[in-house]
Amino acid sequence: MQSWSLQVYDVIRFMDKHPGGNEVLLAATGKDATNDFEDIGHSALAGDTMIMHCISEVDSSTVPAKHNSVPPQQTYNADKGSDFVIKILQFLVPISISGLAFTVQQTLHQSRFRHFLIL
Ligand code: HEM
Repeated sequence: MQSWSLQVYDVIRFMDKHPGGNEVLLAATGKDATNDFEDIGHSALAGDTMIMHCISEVDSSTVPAKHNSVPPQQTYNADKGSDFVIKILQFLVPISISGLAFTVQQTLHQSRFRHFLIL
């Protein structure tokens, strides 16, 4: 079987800076990502940036061509109702506080306490 040398890149610190987003990088981890990288038609700048993240080299015969691992599945969130309640509260709480402040202001405006303060 023919083998060649593959550069290994640690992209953990580059994930959030990658102009193509972190999901495509994640999808290309743990395998030979040469075709993924070249299919995009990355610029020379991308090639230069890449060098900074190179940490090692491995023999290609030891690397799977495709992902062998199954990414963790997101757990089903059965409590969708509480999201709805939180969204409603995000509107209701500020409106209630504004209403309360307005009522207090009006009450003070009409009360004798206010006249006492002015005099
Ligand atoms: C360390 C490895 C990588 C580096 C340093 C890198 C760097 C970059 C840079 C600088 C750009 C901006 C466009 C350009 O200058 O070419 C870019 C765009 C992009 N990259 Fe990467 N990249 C890496 C790996 C990958 C891989 C493995 C994939 C795909 C699986 C990928 C997919 C993309 C995509 C989809 C875009 C957006 C292209 C567009 O909007 O036209 N990149 N990358």
